Amino acid sequence: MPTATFSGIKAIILDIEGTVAPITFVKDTLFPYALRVLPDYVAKNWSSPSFEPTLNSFPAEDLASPEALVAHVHDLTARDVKVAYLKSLQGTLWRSGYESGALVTPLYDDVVTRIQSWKDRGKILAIFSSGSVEAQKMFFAHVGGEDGEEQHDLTGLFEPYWFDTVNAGAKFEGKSYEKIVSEMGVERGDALFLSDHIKGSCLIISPQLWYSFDEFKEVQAALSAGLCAALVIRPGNPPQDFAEGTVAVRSLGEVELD
Ligand SMILES: CSCCC(=O)C(=O)COP(=O)(O)O
Repeated sequence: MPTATFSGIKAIILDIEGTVAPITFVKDTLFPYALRVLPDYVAKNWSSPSFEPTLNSFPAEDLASPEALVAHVHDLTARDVKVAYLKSLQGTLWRSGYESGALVTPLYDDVVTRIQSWKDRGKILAIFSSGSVEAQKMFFAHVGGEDGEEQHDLTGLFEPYWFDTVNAGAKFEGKSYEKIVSEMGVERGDALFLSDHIKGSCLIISPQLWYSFDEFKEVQAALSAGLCAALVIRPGNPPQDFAEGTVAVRSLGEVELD
């Protein structure tokens, strides 16, 4: 795949899953970890004031009992529903795993060198993920080293620009990208969004009401807002039905900024 060259880029906004880390880490490690610790966490915190805001963000009918909530979270996770209240709970559940060393983030080999070089060149870096901001920060604070032992905290590369669907909006809506670049203080055309995701599956309108869409498009949403954008194709990512002319790369090393 040829290198993709972008001119005049001042800010790079990165998606997480399938872009900087394998989808399998999220689906086969993070999600099962959350489900493993969930029943115990819910039982211990059911009446805790600190858990109340999280609980109250779930639909009332799923809060009939701790068991009902656990069943609802299993169902959402199985369907990989990227709804904010699930993402917030997952972030809370992953904390013990990162702190104990059970969870270590496996970034693709090309990622650290490339984003560090962009930072060294004065580019502003940001994350925009469906994962909650809390989860994003833990994810980048516990990056595995090449020797498999040492861990690195990369959060400083992105401070203070962490965006999720709560503080920025839906990833398939152009206005979310407009909000992000405005907060980053750059012009739309001076920002580059990199994501594995052109196609998605569902959108929640309210906790009680679901609408499904066959397609929503992150890369195209960013382009529609006037940003530069490229699709990142990693091994194991689902095939993307991308429009002719979409810029695609197989690694961040193929993204050239001049
Ligand atoms: C550390 S965030 C965990 C990943 C996650 O929960 C997720 O849904 C990834 O979504 P993305 O928008 O980054 O593809």
